[in-house]
This record gives sequence, structure tokens and C-alpha cells, in this order.
Amino acid sequence: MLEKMIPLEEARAIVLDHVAPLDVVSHPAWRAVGLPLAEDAATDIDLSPFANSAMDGYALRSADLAAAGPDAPAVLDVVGHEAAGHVFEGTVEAGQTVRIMTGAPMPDGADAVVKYEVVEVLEGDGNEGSRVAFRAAAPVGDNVRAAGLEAHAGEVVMHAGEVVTAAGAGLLASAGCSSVRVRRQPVVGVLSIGTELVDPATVPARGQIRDANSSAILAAALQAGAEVRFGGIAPDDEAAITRAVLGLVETCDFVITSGGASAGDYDYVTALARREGEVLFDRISLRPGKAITFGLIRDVPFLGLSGNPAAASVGFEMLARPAIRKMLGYTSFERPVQRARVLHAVEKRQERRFYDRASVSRDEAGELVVRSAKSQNSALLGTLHHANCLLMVPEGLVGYDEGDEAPCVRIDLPEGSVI
Ligand SMILES: Nc1nc2c(c(=O)[nH]1)N[C@H]1C(S)=C(S)[C@@H](COP(=O)(O)OP(=O)(O)OC[C@H]3O[C@@H](n4cnc5c(N)ncnc54)[C@H](O)[C@@H]3O)O[C@H]1N2
Ligand code: MOO
Repeated sequence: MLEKMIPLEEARAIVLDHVAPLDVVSHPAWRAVGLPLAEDAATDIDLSPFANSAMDGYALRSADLAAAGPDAPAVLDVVGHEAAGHVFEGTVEAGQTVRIMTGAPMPDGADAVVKYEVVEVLEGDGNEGSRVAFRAAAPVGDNVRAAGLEAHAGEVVMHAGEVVTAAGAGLLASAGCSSVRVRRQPVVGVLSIGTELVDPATVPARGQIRDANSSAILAAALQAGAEVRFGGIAPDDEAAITRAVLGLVETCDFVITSGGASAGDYDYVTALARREGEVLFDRISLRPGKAITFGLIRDVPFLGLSGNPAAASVGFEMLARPAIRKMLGYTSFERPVQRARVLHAVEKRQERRFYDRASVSRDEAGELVVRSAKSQNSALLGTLHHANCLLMVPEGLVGYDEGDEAPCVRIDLPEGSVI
């Protein structure tokens, strides 16, 4: 039996060592939002493919307006128009202009666009056959968007590892990457263990409680980007737990249980992992979440979280979320850490490292402060629901005095965020 409580960093490194980015699949660009690309994406055309107008107005030769001024209008003949989807095929000669819409290709010969608002129509309706006057010069390139402004044909517009944003999905579409290569979503199996547990739709009888952990863990796995599979509730019965875990192991990339991980008479999880596979650790210097078993069962990573709801959720955050993200191809596993002044003294009566549920905010002076939840009882989920950070208290018996600065892990911000 491994009695040793290992540091969290070591536990996380062991978990990460036993998962790898999954196989590469294709997704529509928009469906890949939030995911890192598995391969570079290059554009097949110049973006944009042609020089075009940035304004609704008149395309002309800048030289024709060189001498134009408030009292010296330059008057040009409108020889064509470019409405959406209609391209002027001729060439704009000296003394001529073409009425043009935003985004329409610049006609040959024209090198500037003047917006409608400052153009006077002298004769006609402003379309072909009209005469229009300009009372200011327009430099070459004015209101013209050059071809290839965003990228040239063949250039990589998004590199492998970059996370697709909504704007990025649009960029990929413009680049002809209607489908992109990303990692397959890991299938995460979740099982709740405990004879006392009942489905959330049931009113618990005496001694029973509703299964809260599976909802919290399924939700957290979804948020991390996994596909989830719920294995139900297994009673504290060795055979039932073994059956349920082995069932999930067959169809999942990662299996998570909660409950039955400690030293109680009915805590079978570690023994199961040892019997059916290999245990890599079974105690972490972490509160909440000391009793966490990690191992391999039939070569599938298996994480047995503590049953106490806050312990299960914090254990997921610290170990399962990084694993899911690694399988999806992310390379950043650290949530941003902010240092904030504690508003109340934080006591410590156990040696292990604490992550207290807390909230960071700014005081009237704009300084970062952090307030811990009143109760850090591992049974409470509401305190975690309301927390935006986990306030870290290092190993040892020293807590924080009021006014001390403490590192706060921002669980509300994505890994790698700059704060
Ligand atoms: N003698 C010892 N007892 C305990 C120790 C210890 O070191 N020595 N550690 C305590 C700590 S800390 C934790 S955390 C828990 C871990 O226990 P288990 O993982 O074995 O969890 P259970 O005993 O099954 O349950 C603990 C607690 O959580 C409730 N629970 C369990 N599953 C769910 C669920 N799906 N939804 C809601 N609530 C759940 C369960 O009813 C218990 O109240 O062990 C301590 N004891
Ligand atoms: O490790 Mo337990 O998580 O203190 O509640």
C-alpha cells in the first residue's frame, strides 16, 4: 500500500505522462472553435483575392483630383458602376470615374476611392452617364484595400497549436479551410460510487443523499472539451464497482470515479485499480482532495476522486482537466495565478497543501484582494460555485495573516490567459 502523500505537481506530471494527444480528425472550421489546430492551415488564395473599395463611392484616378479644392472642383464622367456581384470590365481613363460599392474590385486604371458623402452630382442620378464633382484631392490608395492585405496564397493563416477563435473560424473559411484538422475529443467515463447515493430526481430516504458529483464532473468534463459517458451509480460493492469500471474502461479514453477512494471499510477503488491494473499514486498533499487514486486499468488512465463533493471537483480541476486538455492537443495546463491581499486571516491545521475556495476582486483603491469562503468544508459545493479562484496555502502549518499576499489560481479563466 502506498501511504505517501505526493506533491500535487508530481501527481499532475504522472497523470500528464500517461495521456497523449488523440488522433487527428476533421471538423468544419466553426465547429473547431476553442480547440487547438492539429496542423497548420494555409490559404489557397490571396486574402482578399483582389484590391477592393473600402467605401461606397467613386473609383477614380488620383491624378485627376490633384488640383481639386473647395473653389476648384474636378468634374468627372461616370462611365460605369460596380454593384454587388457586378464587375466593371473596362478601364477608368483620365476624366472618368466608376460608381463603386464597398468590397467591389477596383477597376483597372483607378487608384483611389472617394466616398459618396463628399461627392456632388452635377448631372444625372449619379450612375452611368452622370457628371460628378470633387472638391478635394484624394491620395493614391485612399479608401482602397490592397489585394493580399491579410495573407498571400500559400501562407499559413493559423499554426498548429493555435486555438481557433470565432474570428479565426471566419479567417479559416476565407482561406478555403472549410474543414480543419483537430484532435478527437476524449471520451471521459464518469461513475459515482456509494450505496447512500440516489439519482437527483429521487427524494433521498433517511441516510441517502443525492448524487451531486456525477453532475459536477460530467459538467466539468464537458467544459474541458470532452465527450462524456455516465456509468451511473455503483453501490459500495466490490463486484458492482468492478463491473461498472471495467465497462467504462472498454469504451472510454479516461475513467473517473468519485467516492470509495479513502481508507473506509467500503473503499474499494484503490484495491480495484491495483488488482485490475496498476496504481501510480493514491494520496496527494492536497486539501480538499487528499484521497485520490490514479492508475491504469487495462492501459486506460483511471482517476478515483474523493467522494466529498468539493474534493472531487477540486481533484478534477487539478488532475483530470489538464489530462483532457492534453488529449485535445492543448499545451498550456496552468490556470493564471494572481497574487491578492487576503481580507481575513487563513488558518492552517494540517500539513498538506490547501486550495481554499475564494473570490478575488478589487477594492476601492483598485488593489487585488481575496476573500475566502466562510466554510471550507469538503462537503460544500456552493462555495465552489461562487468562487472565482482557489487560494493556495503551501505545505506546512503556516497560514496567512490579514493583509498578506497569497497566490490565487483563477479557475474562471482559461489556462494560459494573461492577466
Ligand atoms: N479514517 C479516515 N477517514 C477519512 C479520511 C482519512 O484520511 N481517514 N479522509 C477524509 C477525506 S479528507 C475525504 S475527502 C474522504 C474521502 O472519502 P471517499 O473518497 O472514500 O468518499 P466516500 O467515503 O465515499 O464519501 C465521502 C463523502 O462524500 C459523499 N459523497 C460521495 N459520493 C458522492 C456523490 N456522488 N455526490 C454527493 N456526495 C457524495 C459521501 O456521502 C460522504 O459524505 O474521506 C474522509 N474520511
Ligand atoms: O481531502 Mo478531503 O478532500 O479533505 O475533504
